[in-house]
Amino acid sequence: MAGCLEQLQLRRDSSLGCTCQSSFSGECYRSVVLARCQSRSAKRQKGTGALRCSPVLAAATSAPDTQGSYLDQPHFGSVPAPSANSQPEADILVEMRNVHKAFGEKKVLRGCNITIRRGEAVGIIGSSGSGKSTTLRLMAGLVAPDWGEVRICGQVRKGVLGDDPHISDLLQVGMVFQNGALFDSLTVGENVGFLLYEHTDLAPERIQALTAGCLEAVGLSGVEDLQPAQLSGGMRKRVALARAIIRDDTHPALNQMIMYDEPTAGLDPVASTVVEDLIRSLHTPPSADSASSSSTSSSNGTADADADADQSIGEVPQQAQQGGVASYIVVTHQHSTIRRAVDRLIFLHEGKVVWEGPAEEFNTTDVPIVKQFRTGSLSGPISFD
Ligand SMILES: Nc1ncnc2c1ncn2[C@@H]1O[C@H](COP(=O)(O)OP(=O)(O)OP(=O)(O)O)[C@@H](O)[C@H]1O
Repeated sequence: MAGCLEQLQLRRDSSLGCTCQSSFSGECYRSVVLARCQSRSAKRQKGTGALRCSPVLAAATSAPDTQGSYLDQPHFGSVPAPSANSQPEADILVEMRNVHKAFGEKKVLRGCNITIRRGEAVGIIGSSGSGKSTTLRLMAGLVAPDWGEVRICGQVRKGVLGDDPHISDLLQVGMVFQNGALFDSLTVGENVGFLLYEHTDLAPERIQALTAGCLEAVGLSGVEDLQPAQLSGGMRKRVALARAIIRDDTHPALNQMIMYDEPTAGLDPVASTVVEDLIRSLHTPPSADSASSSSTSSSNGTADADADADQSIGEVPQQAQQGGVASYIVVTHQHSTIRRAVDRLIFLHEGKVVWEGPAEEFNTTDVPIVKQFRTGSLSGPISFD
């Protein structure tokens, strides 16, 4: 049973344009192939890559325990929270309403409310184990809440990704995991094109062209035939970004959202800058002057800064811009990522949002928990066991 669930998870993850394994042994890769064969009877949603699967996770029926939260109400920064009622509902891409999630006895989320709107660049911060990655996985549909709702473009998602194909048609989610999660047994090109090879009928030549465009966008032209093991850590991150933005240009999704889990973890400061600026540039709206995008990169020093790359960062390929990366979410501990890559911050603590506000207020706010996190002080609301 566990094996089946793992295979199901892998299938789901591959439909997101990502995988949950950093590398695959031959046996593990065979299990993916086996899962693929077993799923042949499943209906495929061309263009979205979504598979119709039987629900495996049901919402708990008992009311959640709401004890033990640090703050009953979140603190907000100087501008109204984007979740304020005055803003149009139609702009909301993802919403978590009173979400609770536990793993066994471990209560990770205890009534989490988050709203992500079209066009937003949002950072999620908080101490280790506070549930940031779990929040991302809930929003992406990799796990289901025990209690509460995850809404995609106003529609309640039932179960997890693939249980509700209609939801997958509303929002295409690209996921970049902490470790890059590349298939070590595939080439870089096969990794980037994986979603399209697996879930569309596009001709290989077309997929190769789309792959080349996405690699160019992350400044890695011409590395298609390399193995992931031949890449540096920074290059692997950028290949993971390329994989997250690839899409079937014959079926552009209405909205695209990218979720990054610790995209700069383990990178040197210069490589971090490259990735942070890439995250920004991939989000550039299609209508924006492409020249300004290039000059922004240059003024940030991006083109010259990457210790890994000989090439400058390319233009965002047209296929990545169709529909556009409507919004993105970054889970991070890095101050530079907060500074460079996001506009709004959400602070998670003890399973709830305890502060949210503009990213620039991270450095100035006197809210004790944010201040402690910023300074790394041992005294404050965050305790360590
Ligand atoms: N699939 C799972 N099974 C069991 N426990 C889990 C699972 N996923 C997460 N957890 C637990 O949930 C808690 C929160 O994990 P999560 O990865 O969301 O935290 P985080 O805030 O992202 O941490 P970090 O900053 O260290 O990456 C941790 O105690 C973790 O062990």
